[in-house]
Amino acid sequence: MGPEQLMAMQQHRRDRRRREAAMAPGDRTGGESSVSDQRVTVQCRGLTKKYGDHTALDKVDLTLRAGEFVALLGPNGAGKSTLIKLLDGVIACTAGSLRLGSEGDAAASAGVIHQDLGLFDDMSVAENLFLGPGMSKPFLSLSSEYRSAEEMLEFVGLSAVDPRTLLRDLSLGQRALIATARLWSRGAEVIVVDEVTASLPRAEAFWLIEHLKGAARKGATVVMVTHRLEEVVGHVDRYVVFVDGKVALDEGGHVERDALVEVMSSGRNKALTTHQSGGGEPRGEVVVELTDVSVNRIGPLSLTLHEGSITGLYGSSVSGFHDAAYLVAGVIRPRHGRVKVRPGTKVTCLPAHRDVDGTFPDQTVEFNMSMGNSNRWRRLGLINLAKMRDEISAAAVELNVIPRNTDAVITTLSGGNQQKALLGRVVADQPGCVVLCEPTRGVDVATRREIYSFVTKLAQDGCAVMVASSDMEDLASLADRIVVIDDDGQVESVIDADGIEEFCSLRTALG
Ligand SMILES: Nc1ncnc2c1ncn2[C@@H]1O[C@H](COP(=O)(O)OP(=O)(O)OP(=O)(O)O)[C@@H](O)[C@H]1O
Repeated sequence: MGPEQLMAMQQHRRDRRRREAAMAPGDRTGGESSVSDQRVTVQCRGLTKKYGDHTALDKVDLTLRAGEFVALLGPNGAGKSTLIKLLDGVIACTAGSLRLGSEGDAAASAGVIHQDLGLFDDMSVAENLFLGPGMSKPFLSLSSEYRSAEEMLEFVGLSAVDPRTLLRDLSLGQRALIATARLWSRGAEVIVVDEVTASLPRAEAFWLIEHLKGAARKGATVVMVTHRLEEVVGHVDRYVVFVDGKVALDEGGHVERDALVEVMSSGRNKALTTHQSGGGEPRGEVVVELTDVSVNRIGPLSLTLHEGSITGLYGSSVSGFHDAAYLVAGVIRPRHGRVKVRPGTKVTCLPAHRDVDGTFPDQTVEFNMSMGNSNRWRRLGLINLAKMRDEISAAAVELNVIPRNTDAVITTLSGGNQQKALLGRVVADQPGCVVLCEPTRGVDVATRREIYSFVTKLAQDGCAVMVASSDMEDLASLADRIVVIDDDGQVESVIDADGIEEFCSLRTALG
């Protein structure tokens, strides 16, 4: 770390101590005292953001304070990411104001942790904490920097971690805390954790949430964005729900999950369509057959997928179970064994990580939905563009992709709507087998229901479906049977229809 950076950090710490000294002791610990007299860190007044004609944030008034642990919730497209980008300074507002810090006091700053965390796996914890502009020499020998690292680790409850540990040796939850500590060390008093728990196993997500709460108790404003309501209900101090760019609910204390769902689903269809499992062995014709296949950690694995049935695939984060799904889809080839697909059958796949593997980010919704399906509209070597556009638009309507304009660049859609558009691509050419990895990752409760209805209908129409998911609600709502992959990549068990409910409740309870 360079001297300038070190001095800036020391100044920042002095400022923070001065502010902390001005707080009542109970405020700092977040104990019994109210947060209402704590320092204001975010103040939005009539905050409005328009994209062209579309109003993403509409006259939002919101005040956040030091020490608060806030859940920022809302359906896909509600405006959460827009608020985060404004906090982060990535975009400017169209009207109103956003102030970080209170009037008459030093400005606060905000930082955002996204799913990719923005850290370096091959560097040590200390390097990750202090890496940045101004770092001019190796600092591992400098005791002051080690002390700083230890202080930062303590802030996020990781005092037991040695600053020299390589980042890759930490769990995902621990890494997220390093990202939190890194922001705090740079002076960010408002720390936004944006859907970071989406890729964590349940138990680790809860562990992380408790540690983030601890960081809030030490003075940070921690804002957590998630679509998994069970993660935040009963764990945060305050619930702020956005719907259509407005604050639809802002409440401290305890709020029931159903009440949150009610607010978030306002005006949307709440009927839950769940798949009726047939029971027993799947009866439809075999569409894909895996015989003793193995790749990476997976195998040997033998499995058949049948017309009209939904096979669930589950495993822990270390099992590599998505690879089994990618084998079925033909996305990866087996090292050993054989994958046999019924002649003439098209197999398509929705990858687990939409951002990295799924979308063509600079392209339109239409491009993203049609990609890989052009044969469907090709006659005598020419693509019938008019037909393609009509069918893509119709599919977008069926999947309720918002906005309806398929000429929009896909990354301007909210996460859930991007997911639905990709689902549209996967089914555009009427495949005989569809492999869906984490189909509801990052989608809101109402969109989740829409996706369940859509997948159920797909199977009812005869498609062989595989749902590879770490989300128990996906498996409980959709699967006819669940193939469970153990941590060594082997089939641990096959849960039939009668055992699914018990299996999913048990796994949910175990975390
Ligand atoms: N760059 C952009 N251009 C046009 N419209 C945009 C742009 N970015 C976002 N929008 C629109 O603004 C609205 C709010 O989007 P935003 O991404 O803030 O929602 P969100 O609540 O974060 O959703 P999700 O939970 O799905 O991530 C959506 O209708 C979205 O389509």
